[in-house]
Amino acid sequence: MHPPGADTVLVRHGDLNTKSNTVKRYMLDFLLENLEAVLADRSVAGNVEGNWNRPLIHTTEDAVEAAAAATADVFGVVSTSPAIVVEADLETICDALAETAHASYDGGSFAVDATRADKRLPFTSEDVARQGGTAIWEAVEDEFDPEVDLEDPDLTFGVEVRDEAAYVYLDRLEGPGGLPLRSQAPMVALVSGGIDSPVAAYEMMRRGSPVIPVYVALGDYGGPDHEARAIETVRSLSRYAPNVDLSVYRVPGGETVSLLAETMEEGRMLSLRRFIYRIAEQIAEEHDASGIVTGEAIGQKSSQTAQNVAVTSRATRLPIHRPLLTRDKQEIVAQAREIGTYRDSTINAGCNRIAPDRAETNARLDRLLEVEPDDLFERAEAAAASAERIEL
Ligand SMILES: Nc1ncnc2c1ncn2[C@@H]1O[C@H](COP(=O)(O)OP(=O)(O)OP(=O)(O)O)[C@@H](O)[C@H]1O
Repeated sequence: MHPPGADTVLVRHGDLNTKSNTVKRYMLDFLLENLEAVLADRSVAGNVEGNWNRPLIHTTEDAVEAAAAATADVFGVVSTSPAIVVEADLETICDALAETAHASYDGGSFAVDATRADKRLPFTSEDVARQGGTAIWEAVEDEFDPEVDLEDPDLTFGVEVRDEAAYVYLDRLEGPGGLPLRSQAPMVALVSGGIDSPVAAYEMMRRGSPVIPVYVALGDYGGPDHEARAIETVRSLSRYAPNVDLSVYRVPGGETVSLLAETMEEGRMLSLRRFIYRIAEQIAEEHDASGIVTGEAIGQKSSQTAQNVAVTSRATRLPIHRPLLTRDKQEIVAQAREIGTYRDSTINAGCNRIAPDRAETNARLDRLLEVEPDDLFERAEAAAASAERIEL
């Protein structure tokens, strides 16, 4: 919902404000470009104005809701509001609130949520809340029996007063927060198409790192559906990163996977993980990427016990980032649904067969090295070299 005539989106960012001015300038430039990119990608008309604390999207009333929704998907954005812009003057603000109430209030309780950024103004946020509340009341009392409820109102009238103008709005769409995409170095994201890895890739992008998605094809142990769901989850992620190339590296791993399944029993999942990490490292080197991202969570699977993670991590010199490390599965599933990757992740791909009946949970590197193929890493390097890149 928006006030009548709203043609502007107020964009709020969070972590950017904890930065020095130099860093904030650097990050803000990325944020503004990313706001423009998401509007263009979703064919929503709007011009971005790069204000220091509150970037604005200038659009039309017809497009204002779509512009607020699109920009609320941009990393670094805490929230957006479709708003009308009025002079930062108490009387004008009260008139705007009265007009908004006429158009939008439909009975029930209301509140005014007012903030004032410029302390030099001759009125306080309490003045705005009190006098604005009265203006709303008077605007609707002939038709309704209004009630003020500051705790849990049915309708909240938002007012943000800044030095250049005041903004009046009704809705606040929550954004992902974090930092603008591309403000951190790129990372390779290992995407298996399961529920977890797309969420992990999303989380890393949320902190500013563009990801280079890598999928290792498992041959007879994976199949076309397994591959398709990995690609589809990345496609779903691409709506959050329209100006980043998310083409997926598809690495042929089938032969090595078969070898591991035929020659190893308990530790095969760990050697497979080491094979996959080494592939990621190779691709990371080509892109000067600074780390590897996985969807692992401590204890979620036997291959992810604390001891096993310690052993598998030794396959690469790059840091392995596990944004979901301490999360419960239910939380991850809820986030996958929210960001739109869950459905693709749950296509039945029949890919569990590689797991042995009795899995290792307490690995030791020396014991694993005795039983895994000596040329595991050479195989990984060769596989990475013959990867193909799949455009979305
Ligand atoms: N075939 C693969 N290609 C790319 N990365 C993979 C592959 N298999 C596993 N990984 C990476 O290793 C992590 C742990 O592997 P695991 O076997 O638990 O994955 P999964 O359950 O198939 O998928 P997810 O962890 O995405 O739910 C994954 O989160 C992913 O980052």
